[in-house]
Amino acid sequence: MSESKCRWGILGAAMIAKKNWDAIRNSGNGVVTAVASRKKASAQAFIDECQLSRPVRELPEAIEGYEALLQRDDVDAVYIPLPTGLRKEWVIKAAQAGKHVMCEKPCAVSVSDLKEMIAACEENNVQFMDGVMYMHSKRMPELRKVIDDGESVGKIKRIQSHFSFCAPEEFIQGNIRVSSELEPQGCVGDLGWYTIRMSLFAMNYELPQQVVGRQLSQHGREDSPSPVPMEFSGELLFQNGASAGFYNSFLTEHQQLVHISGSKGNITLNDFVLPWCGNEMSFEVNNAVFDFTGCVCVMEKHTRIHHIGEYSNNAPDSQETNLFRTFSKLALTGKPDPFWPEIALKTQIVMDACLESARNGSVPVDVKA
Ligand SMILES: NC(=O)C1=CN([C@@H]2O[C@H](COP(=O)(O)OP(=O)(O)OC[C@H]3O[C@@H](n4cnc5c(N)ncnc54)[C@H](OP(=O)(O)O)[C@@H]3O)[C@@H](O)[C@H]2O)C=CC1
Ligand SMILES: O=C1CO[C@H](CO)[C@@H](O)[C@@H]1O
Repeated sequence: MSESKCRWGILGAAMIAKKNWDAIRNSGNGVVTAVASRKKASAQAFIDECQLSRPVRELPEAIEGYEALLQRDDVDAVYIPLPTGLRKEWVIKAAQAGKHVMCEKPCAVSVSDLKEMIAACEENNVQFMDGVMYMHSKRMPELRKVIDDGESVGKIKRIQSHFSFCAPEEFIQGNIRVSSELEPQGCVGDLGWYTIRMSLFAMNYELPQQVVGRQLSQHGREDSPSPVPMEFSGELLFQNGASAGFYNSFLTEHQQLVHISGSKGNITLNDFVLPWCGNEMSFEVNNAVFDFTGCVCVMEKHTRIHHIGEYSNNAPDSQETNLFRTFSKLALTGKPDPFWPEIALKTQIVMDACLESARNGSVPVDVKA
């Protein structure tokens, strides 16, 4: 391994890999050395496009075929933004080739597949991490502190999260997210991964005891043998009586809301996945006071906004850059951190259980670790 920089290979000239080209460039401890596509010309076109807008000093090599990239000595870690339906094979092959693995979300088609993928990483002593950018924002430790302070929320009773966008017709007809072969979990995999992760984060990664999922809408198309979820809601029920509801949709205009409420107050974030543009992140805490004395009724809001200085995107301190910087640091030390595969697996376990419930008429499903 190069002494100071993690050398990245990108598997697939995916749309999201363009943003992450910039994240690696901004990270300071990573460099892209190779980009592989099914066709070499696509890899070259990807490199040319990225280089035009976010130039790097050393140009990566365009490679034909993912396998060829895995055989290279100048790649320490791979970023795998291939469609979920294809990812297992390449995560396992990458681990077996001794490459650290940054795996896009949703990680796998099933819990059993993800267990195999993580096992391959463990056996080969390489890091596994999913691509959830917000986990690497400075807002998260601040949120943790406030959730745990005992006063802002008190005992958590309810978490509600929504993540959706209204997809145009061309997306529904052509995007990988509406193909049962490529992204079989549809909006649940694409958006629910985030809402479920946020609920688990709020609950300190305790798994719910039981879940219920409801498919509200689905869509099939010619190249997609089965329909995929287009609109979905789920309920997670925790042992201590807390509950978490989530809603995901490709049919409802953009929203990304989390509301965490408890015995003393509540917290709201309305941009928890993709922060609003700017140099500051925030969240709101409300500890309302209701005072009813005689004929006088006073409802006081008592709002505090927590501000965190961090640029929203494409900057050295933005969350996606932190994701790659943290990963590169782990790869460079050669000591994988088991926290990351563990929370990916928990997210997958909850997601799969919600989908199982929905497939069976929304029966409650017990969650097994
Ligand atoms: N963490 C995050 O913030 C984000 C994560 N994602 C996740 O990343 C993944 C990729 O999303 P996105 O960038 O929009 O996807 P794209 O459709 O833009 O890219 C997918 C890539 O996969 C490769 N591929 C290999 N086989 C196929 C196939 N049969 N059909 C289509 N593509 C194939 C292609 O690369 P090539 O032709 O070069 O081989 C293609 O460019 C998704 O799972 C998504 O959930 C997406 C956006 C943000
Ligand atoms: O992960 C992602 C980030 O959010 C997008 C929605 O706004 C998703 O479609 C994408 O896959």
